[in-house]
Amino acid sequence: MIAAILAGGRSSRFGEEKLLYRVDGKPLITHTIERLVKAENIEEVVVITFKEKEHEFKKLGLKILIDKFKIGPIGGVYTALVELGDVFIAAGDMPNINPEFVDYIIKKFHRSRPMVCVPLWPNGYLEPLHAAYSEEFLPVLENQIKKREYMLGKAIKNARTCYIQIESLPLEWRESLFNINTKRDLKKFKGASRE
Ligand SMILES: Nc1nc2c(ncn2[C@@H]2O[C@H](COP(=O)(O)OP(=O)(O)OP(=O)(O)O)[C@@H](O)[C@H]2O)c(=O)[nH]1
Repeated sequence: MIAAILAGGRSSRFGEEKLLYRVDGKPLITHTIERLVKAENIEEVVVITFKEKEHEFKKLGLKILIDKFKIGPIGGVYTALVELGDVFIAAGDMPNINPEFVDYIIKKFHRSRPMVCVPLWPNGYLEPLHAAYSEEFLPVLENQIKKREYMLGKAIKNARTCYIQIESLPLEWRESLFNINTKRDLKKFKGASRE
């Protein structure tokens, strides 16, 4: 399966493009990519961003796809499904992404053939930027985008979805879902990477 990394955000909480911010000598997104490519079920990683950011992300040496909308992650997922078919979606700001957990999600996706296979927290919160998607999900997305409803979670809840209960997974896999929003979050990442 191809993995598509979403890289079209505004990084407003971070204050500058967080995915290109250098941590331990390399851009944050490179940490995510290096871990993602270790997943056995990932054959290629592509980056989905906006035209104006294409130049910067091209330096990573990966295929770049231009987001068809500017409406948030739902537009990035739509673009990935149209261009790539079935896909694993990851946020670029998840530097602890765990290749074993990614493989687990993809295997579950292939076994049960849902539209989406997504981690779910006990409080109902989803992790849609760490999930496997089928192109069969496209009509659901189109329908919602047409109505200008841009909540990805809402589309997932209207789909044939396989939920992965996070509380029943190995504790160390939860780190995979950690993401960087602010500069303070960087301290947590650096702390983890020194262990
Ligand atoms: N392709 C694409 N990626 C997006 C879009 N919006 C967010 N992302 C990416 O999705 C991931 C999670 O984004 P967030 O941290 O929730 O949002 P953000 O806009 O980057 O940051 P804030 O402005 O602080 O909310 C990041 O890797 C973003 O680059 C979008 O419209 N298109």
